[in-house]
Amino acid sequence: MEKPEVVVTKDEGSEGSESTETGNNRRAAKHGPRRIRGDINKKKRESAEAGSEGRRIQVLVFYSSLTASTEKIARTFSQELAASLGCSTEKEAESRFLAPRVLDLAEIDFDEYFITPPKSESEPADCFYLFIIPSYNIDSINDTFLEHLRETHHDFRIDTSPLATILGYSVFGLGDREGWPTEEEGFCFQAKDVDKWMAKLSGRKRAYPLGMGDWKRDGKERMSEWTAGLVDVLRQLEQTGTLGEGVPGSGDPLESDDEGEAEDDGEVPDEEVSVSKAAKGRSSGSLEDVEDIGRIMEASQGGDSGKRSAAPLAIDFTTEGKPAAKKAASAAVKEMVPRSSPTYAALTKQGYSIVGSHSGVKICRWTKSALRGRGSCYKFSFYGINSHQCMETTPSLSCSNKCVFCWRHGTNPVGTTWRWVVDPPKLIFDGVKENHYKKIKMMRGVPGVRAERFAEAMRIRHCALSLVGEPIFYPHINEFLGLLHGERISSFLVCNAQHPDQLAALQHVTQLYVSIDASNRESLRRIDRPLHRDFWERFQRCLDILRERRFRQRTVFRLTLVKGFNIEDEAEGYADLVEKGLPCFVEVKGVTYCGTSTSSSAGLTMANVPFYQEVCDFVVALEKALRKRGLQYGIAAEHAHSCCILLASERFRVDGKWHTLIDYDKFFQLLEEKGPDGDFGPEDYMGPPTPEWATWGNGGFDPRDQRVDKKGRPIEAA
Ligand SMILES: Cc1cc2nc3c(=O)[nH]c(=O)nc-3n(C[C@H](O)[C@H](O)[C@H](O)COP(=O)(O)O)c2cc1C
Ligand code: SF4
Repeated sequence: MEKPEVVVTKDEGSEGSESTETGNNRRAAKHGPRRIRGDINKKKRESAEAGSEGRRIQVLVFYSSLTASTEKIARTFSQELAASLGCSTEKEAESRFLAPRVLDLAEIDFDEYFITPPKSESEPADCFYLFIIPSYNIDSINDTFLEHLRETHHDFRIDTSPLATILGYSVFGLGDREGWPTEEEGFCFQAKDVDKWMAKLSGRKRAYPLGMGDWKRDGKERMSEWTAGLVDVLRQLEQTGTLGEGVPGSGDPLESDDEGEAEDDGEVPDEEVSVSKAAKGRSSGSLEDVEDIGRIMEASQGGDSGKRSAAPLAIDFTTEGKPAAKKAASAAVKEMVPRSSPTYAALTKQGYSIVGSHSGVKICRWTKSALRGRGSCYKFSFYGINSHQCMETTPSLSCSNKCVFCWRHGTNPVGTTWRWVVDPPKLIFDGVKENHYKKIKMMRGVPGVRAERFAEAMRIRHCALSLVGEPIFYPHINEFLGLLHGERISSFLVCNAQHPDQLAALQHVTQLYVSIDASNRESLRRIDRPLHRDFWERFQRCLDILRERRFRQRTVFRLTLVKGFNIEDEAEGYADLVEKGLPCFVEVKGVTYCGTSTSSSAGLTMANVPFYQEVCDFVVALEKALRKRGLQYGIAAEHAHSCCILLASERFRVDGKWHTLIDYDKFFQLLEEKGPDGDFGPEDYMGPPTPEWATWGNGGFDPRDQRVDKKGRPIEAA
């Protein structure tokens, strides 16, 4: 059967296994591109079939080059891509892919490729555009090319997204970090522009994040990551005909920010706005989640390891003493969050993926922010967590408190007794990972996502067990932790100080948090609104356990300050609690207002959110109160951006320097050597000194990242 092939008539012969357009008249570029007709070449391909199944895919690799290095790089890249896809010239007859074409931007007619994609005369091949673009701060073909893209987008006679029929695109930028060390100073600025304009012209078909590198430094490494990611995307295209979720035109665009229509920007994601935007559009996403659960459940029923407990455990948490596990009649035991329940619908609408019947996972805003190089959460500054490699999850969506500032009460189930079906840890572990990766992949087409961080994000390294609900409520929490640690994923577990028996039975975690939401009984009752009658006694007992465990677990008090509830005159009371529990660290954070009707009904408004200065004043007062009691604590670090300050025990000050970072490799090594109940403590995996920029007085914003305001405009770090 006759098969078309997109080719371009050439001045020079092709080299290697790919057809290549080389430039020999770059001077012409200054006066606009030279017109060379694109055409469709008919070529034999025996095994091809008609219809979308048999449609060929033509990868076009566009490049520009002043000093010739990019030309070579583009050709080598193209050969490697052809080898990975099995479509070099000799093999292309057997492949769905045609051999990639390498095209010099200085030689082609832009109208042939950038007003509409090249068309074939008979059977069409769909195009996939790749760009390898160096940047120059002097006039070059890049300027002409960018001008063409801009004009095309704004030409009222042409559709604003005339390239929407391409399968996808991706850009790799080359630059020189010696002369242009940072992006703000112009590193790869033209690649960023091409990426932005192509998003507009293609109707946001960014198939893989923008990659950037300096060939003299990290260029090869960055490019091989980018290439590996592209091969995955192209394979997916070949198999499914789509780019996957998150990329408009091919799947679910829920996590994609609007590329916008504003003049020359469009990349204006506001983290808060994007959260609500995403939430708004999530109705279709929740359907996806529902289907997932179905798959996970089916899979779980297939194998032993994933099987649910035939007779679920009923565990009474209301009274202290050893948890009494007894078999209940399976017919009587319900799922905590059944798929048909309003709770399920409400949680999935908010972006949670429900795994099994009582666990949840959600990609947090800091993970998204870090993927775009716009800052990580305070745990990066304090403990060295990479936010883009962090998974936020919980094995129990249910909780025994109804805290006034909880983001989710009203939607998440509450109870003092585990009276639901218990899912096995493996089912939860596999399900949360699958859903986390799925959500990360959905970020692929989001403007500003960095190829390097995207590639790193495909390896979870940290798990924040803090989403919503109470993780130690889950009867198999230790087994679940074992699965995390087995894959060298660190655990940051936050509990609500209401389950002393479970706390006492907890094995090693990387960092163990207890929420300390008030300094006295009445205040705790008002803020946490606990379901347990003996909440204060439970709270006190948890503090005793933390004290006993302080040389075994890396313990942290987490204080959430709510103006009008728990700040005023409470520094002395908190100091008493610190004296009782002697935690390794005290994290103090201003409450984040979430504006739910429940928080409003609890009397919470924006007026309850403290200013950063008020948090600072409180911390200074707390430190003073601790010193007055002879307790050796100091203010170690801050993250002004998230209104969070860290007090640390002098145990973590070595030679006058705070060491709040964690040596994760050492933690896993100790765990492997000594076991989950092993005899080792926080000092044994204490990391290097806290970076200067994160210490008290320096703001805590990672200097590698770029802070942006609500409209995405760069701002100076505090
Ligand atoms: C005149 C000139 C201007 C440059 N301007 C920039 C720049 O603004 N930003 C940047 O990241 N790199 C800049 N570079 C570095 C080039 O983008 C980089 O060296 C690239 O790999 C060159 O590719 P080529 O050899 O294909 O032209 C510049 C290089 C030259 C020679
Ligand atoms: S620690 Fe929490 S806030 Fe930070 S990246 Fe992980 S989930 Fe997000």
